[in-house]
Amino acid sequence: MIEVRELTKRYGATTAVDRLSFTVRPGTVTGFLGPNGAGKSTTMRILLGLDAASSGKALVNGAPYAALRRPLFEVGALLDAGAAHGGRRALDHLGWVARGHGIPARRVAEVLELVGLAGVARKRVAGFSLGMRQRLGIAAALLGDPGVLLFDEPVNGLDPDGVRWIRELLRSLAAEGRTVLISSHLMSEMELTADRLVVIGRGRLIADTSVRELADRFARGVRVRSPRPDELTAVLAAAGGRVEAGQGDALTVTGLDVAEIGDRAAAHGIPLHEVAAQSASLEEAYMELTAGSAEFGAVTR
Ligand SMILES: Nc1ncnc2c1ncn2[C@@H]1O[C@H](COP(=O)(O)OP(=O)(O)OP(=O)(O)O)[C@@H](O)[C@H]1O
Repeated sequence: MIEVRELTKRYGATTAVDRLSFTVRPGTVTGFLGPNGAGKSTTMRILLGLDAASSGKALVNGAPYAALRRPLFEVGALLDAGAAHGGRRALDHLGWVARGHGIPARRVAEVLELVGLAGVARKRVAGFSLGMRQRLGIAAALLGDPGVLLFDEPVNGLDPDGVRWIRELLRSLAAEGRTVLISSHLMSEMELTADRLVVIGRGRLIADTSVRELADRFARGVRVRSPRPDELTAVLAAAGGRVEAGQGDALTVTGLDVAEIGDRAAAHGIPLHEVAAQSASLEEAYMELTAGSAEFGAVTR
């Protein structure tokens, strides 16, 4: 479990994180979203004890990072895929981290297998692609088999296969009951991976929601086409729906869902040629939510 409470971080005149509160629960993949400069990395660094809060709390399993007795076994992190020394072999890099924490060599082999790097375990990291470095960073995060995982932009630089792989890995880690927080500035990456979303802008909380709730919140009614639009309008209005002219010969209905519309039309023998729920894409929803909070957004007059 991750708990952020009234967290504030100032760098001189810049408030990077501003009284931010949210909770990330076990068993879910939570996307941590916000435009560039929103404060995602700062929040993650504070959670990992790499930076100090100006005020407020950032807790992993109920304690600040510094108070965790065996941090590597409680929280695993991927912050910077470039962190491994290029001259080292993958196996040696992980072996070095493992030995420092009393983790057996067997576990090193296990995590290399898990991230698909077993075949290049003896190759030097300098020759690794960005995707391979991401995998190595994830292997290091998993060494202590921690219940909490924090990945900063894990999809960065991955090819489509790598993106699919990481999605499945994150989902399976959450399905095992772990708490998984992944940051991104792209909704498109999150909507297929995350169950929940914590959206921030300029250091402040904008939304803390499930992906489903966000989609529902930005629902745009149901598009309906029928050769008998006037009768249909009367029937749907009588059932509590609001019917407006849509594009072309379509109607846009709000207040009734697809099933209710279909049932009412059937009950009156009115043929339907189309019934489709319309919603803004999550990308549009995200743009709307974060409009005005991008650090380097276009200036409009
Ligand atoms: N060490 C630092 N010193 C001064 N300002 C900083 C420092 N670290 C971050 N900031 C500022 O704090 C704000 C939040 O930055 P942060 O890196 O946390 O955002 P982010 O959401 O991770 O963005 P990105 O998606 O670009 O990585 C930015 O305005 C940034 O310039």
